[in-house]
Amino acid sequence: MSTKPKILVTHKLPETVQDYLNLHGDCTFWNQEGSMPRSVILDKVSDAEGILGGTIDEELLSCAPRLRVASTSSVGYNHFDLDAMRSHGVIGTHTPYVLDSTVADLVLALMLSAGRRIAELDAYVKQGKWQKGTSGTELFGVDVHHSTLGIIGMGRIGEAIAKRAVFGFDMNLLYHSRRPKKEVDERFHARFCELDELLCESDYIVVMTPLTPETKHLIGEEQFNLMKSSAIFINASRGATVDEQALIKALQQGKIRGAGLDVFDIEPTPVDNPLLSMPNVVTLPHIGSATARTRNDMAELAARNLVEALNGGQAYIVQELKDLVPN
Ligand SMILES: NC(=O)c1ccc[n+]([C@@H]2O[C@H](COP(=O)([O-])OP(=O)(O)OC[C@H]3O[C@@H](n4cnc5c(N)ncnc54)[C@H](O)[C@@H]3O)[C@@H](O)[C@H]2O)c1
Ligand SMILES: O=C(O)[C@H](O)CO
Repeated sequence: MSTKPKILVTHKLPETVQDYLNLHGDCTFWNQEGSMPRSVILDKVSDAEGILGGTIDEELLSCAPRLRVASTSSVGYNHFDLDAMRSHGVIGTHTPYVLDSTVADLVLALMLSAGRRIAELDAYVKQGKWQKGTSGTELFGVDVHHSTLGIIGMGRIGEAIAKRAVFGFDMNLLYHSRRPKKEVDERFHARFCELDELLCESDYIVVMTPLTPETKHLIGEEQFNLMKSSAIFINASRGATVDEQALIKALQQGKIRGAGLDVFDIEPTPVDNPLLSMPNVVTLPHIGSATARTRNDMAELAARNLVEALNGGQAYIVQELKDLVPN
């Protein structure tokens, strides 16, 4: 009988990562597209000590008496019910750092696309609307360079965005976070400010906080009312950090100029979401970290975290559950 810990993996992993997990665990993999159906997870998790997969909630935990570690292949872990994990003594791990640059690249792409109307005007050309005699003013956008960027949530990804914006595009930087960061102020000539001030003064506003009870609907009607009517709003954090109905209203009423969104309240977002028919809104299907290299790095790190945490080694344990690990 195998003495290796039983591990359940609920979505497809690269072969090399499966090989690594097979060395360290007695593994059940899911090799189809999408993720293992919930009913199968609830059945198969009954004897697992480690799980590499998505949502961890009370229902799953009560089916998993032997579970010790839950690993997610993402930096965000709002799909972990932290209270339930704590009460079941289950540690959670995640994948910080390895995706910072890839997500920051995408945020800049959203800023450029929404500001300079790339997606909208690509459609304009392809639909034959570009004709002789247009003055061109109707094609004007908002400059990225030398504009003021306000980043809400100056963490790992926030800093990677700051680097691109300040050194690549000469942007002026404001930020709001849980605390000011002297190194950010110095490196990027940035200024920490309260949320309201950031909203009033920024040309581009990027939300990059985790989704927590405090950040749920951090940006709502009151906050959109403070923004410049020329502001471009970007969300690549989680859909629920923003009140989506308030965003729709702000765009419909011209309170802001445009938006770039990688995340939505409901994902996949329904096709009748009014945001999808607004030409001044760029929408993406939650692809912040979606490059082959970065997703591979994330999968490797998620697997390593799981093995290390099961063996009492070094892993990226989520902040809120670090105290569950014996010193
Ligand atoms: N779109 C995507 O594909 C994608 C990819 C990666 C990460 N994300 C999201 O981005 C988030 C941030 O990732 P990170 O690695 O930069 O995390 P991080 O923990 O390094 O940074 C988050 C920052 O937000 C700040 N913050 C937290 N609560 C706040 C509040 N109430 N008000 C103001 N600031 C607050 C923190 O102080 C911290 O500086 C993830 O949690 C995830 O939800 C999305
Ligand atoms: O939190 C993350 O890492 C992303 O949203 C998933 O790729």
